[in-house]
Amino acid sequence: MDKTSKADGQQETAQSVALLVRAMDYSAEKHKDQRRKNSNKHPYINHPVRVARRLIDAEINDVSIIAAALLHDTVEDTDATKEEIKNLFGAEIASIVDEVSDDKTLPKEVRKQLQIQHAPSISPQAKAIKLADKLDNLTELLEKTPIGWEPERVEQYFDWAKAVVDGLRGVNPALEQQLDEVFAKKADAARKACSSVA
Ligand SMILES: Nc1nc2c(ncn2[C@@H]2O[C@H](COP(=O)(O)OP(=O)(O)O)[C@@H](OP(=O)(O)OP(=O)(O)O)[C@H]2O)c(=O)[nH]1
Repeated sequence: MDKTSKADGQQETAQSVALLVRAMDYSAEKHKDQRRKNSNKHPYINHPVRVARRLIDAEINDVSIIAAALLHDTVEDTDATKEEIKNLFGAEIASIVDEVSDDKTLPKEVRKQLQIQHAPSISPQAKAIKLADKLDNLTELLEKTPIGWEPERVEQYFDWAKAVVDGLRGVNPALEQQLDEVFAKKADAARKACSSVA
């Protein structure tokens, strides 16, 4: 590698690191007063960071995807706006974040139905983030039930998430395999619960 291309590579790496740290900082600030819903009440920021880590583990290293994963709940769940994300992080990242954001002004049933409907037609980048997001929520749900959720709500969430995931398939076999393992564990737990009642 000649000196110029080495220097270009180092500059590109520095820019990528800076972008990711800025995205992490922005997301942490926006989510700073939020907690996860289960009894651990872990800081909400743990979730977007884990979603980003799940993508990395699945060998998805694209900087825009990882930055959008860190930001994926800011527009949906905080006062962040699509315009602010665009100004701070650029049009590509803003567009991915927009694709993975529910419109919270819509009734919940409509939002849930739209996720199933839109899943097959969103971009591959957005599909990867949604797969990692669902993997993280379902893994957490297998381990701990959010406060106030009856078993029926957990079942409904799994059924709905499976329908969304089925529409997202085809972008990353590793994430899909992990999701299939989670669905299999859930089915196994349901079978065991049935047989202990019978
Ligand atoms: N499993 C789990 N989920 C938790 C926890 N704390 C917060 N959540 C969030 O709860 C949402 C799912 O709850 P719902 O009642 O179905 O949805 P809602 O918040 O959008 O109304 C997910 O949001 P989301 O990111 O919008 O995901 P999704 O609804 O698009 O899947 C998930 O991230 C927790 O402790 N465990």
